Amino acid sequence: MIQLSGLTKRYGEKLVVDDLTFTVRPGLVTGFLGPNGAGKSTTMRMILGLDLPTAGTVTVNGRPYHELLHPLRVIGSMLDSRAVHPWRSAYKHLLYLAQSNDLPASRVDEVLHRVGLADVARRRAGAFSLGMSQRLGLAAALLGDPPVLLLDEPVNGLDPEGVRWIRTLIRGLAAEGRTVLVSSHLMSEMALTADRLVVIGKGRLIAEGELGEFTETGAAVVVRTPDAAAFARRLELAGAHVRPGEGGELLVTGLGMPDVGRLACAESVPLYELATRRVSLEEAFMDLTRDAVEYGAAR
Ligand SMILES: Nc1ncnc2c1ncn2[C@@H]1O[C@H](COP(=O)(O)OP(=O)(O)OP(=O)(O)O)[C@@H](O)[C@H]1O
Repeated sequence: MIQLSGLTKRYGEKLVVDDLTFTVRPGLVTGFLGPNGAGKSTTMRMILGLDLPTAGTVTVNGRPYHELLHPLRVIGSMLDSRAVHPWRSAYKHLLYLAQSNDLPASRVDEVLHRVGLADVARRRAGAFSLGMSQRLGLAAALLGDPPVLLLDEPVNGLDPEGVRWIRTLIRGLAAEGRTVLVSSHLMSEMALTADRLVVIGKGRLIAEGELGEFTETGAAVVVRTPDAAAFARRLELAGAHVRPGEGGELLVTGLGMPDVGRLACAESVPLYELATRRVSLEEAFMDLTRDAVEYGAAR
């Protein structure tokens, strides 16, 4: 479990992480989302003790990172998979990490097999493709068989086969009961990978909840009628928010489908279509972070 409480980071005048409080629970994949510069990497660095908070606390399985005697046995992380000594072999890289955390050399072979790098283990890490580097980064994260995993943009730049492989691995790690926090820009990817989402913008918590809650809160009623303009005005008078959709359809929020149907009936408005549409995670994310992005662009 990872617990953040009032976590805050300021660089000079700039407030980069602003009073973040949330809990990342075991047995689930938690997606950590936010527009560029939202503060995701800074938050992850504070969880790992690489940056000191200006205020607030963060614990990993009940302890601050710096109190962990063998950190790799508690939390495995991948922040930058290219951050390896380029002339060291994959095997030597992992062996060095294992020895620094009192782990047996046998763990190196185990994780190399798990990530599919056993055949290239003696090749120097600097010659690895991006996909192989990501696998090596994951091997390092898994070395101590940790109950908690922290992965910063693990699918960035990977081909579809690599993306699918990492998605399966991440879901498997959560199914084993581990706590998994994964940051990503790819909403479509998070829709397939995460169970819960934490969304931040400008360093602040914007929303937190189960994946389905994000799309349900954004559900709209789709109305297709030849009297669109007049019916839109009537819906607005009834308290709905109406925006145009594709091909002249109306997208209605603030009123449920039965209310829209009753209103159409009372006004004798012919309906060609009346349906509920769940918005995609991408749309829900854009809605949630619109203010944070606009603020960023205006600065
Ligand atoms: N060491 C630093 N000194 C000053 N400012 C920093 C430092 N590290 C990060 N920042 C600033 O903090 C803000 C948040 O950065 P961070 O990398 O945490 O965001 P992010 O959500 O991970 O963004 P991205 O998705 O683009 O990686 C950015 O405006 C960045 O410029």
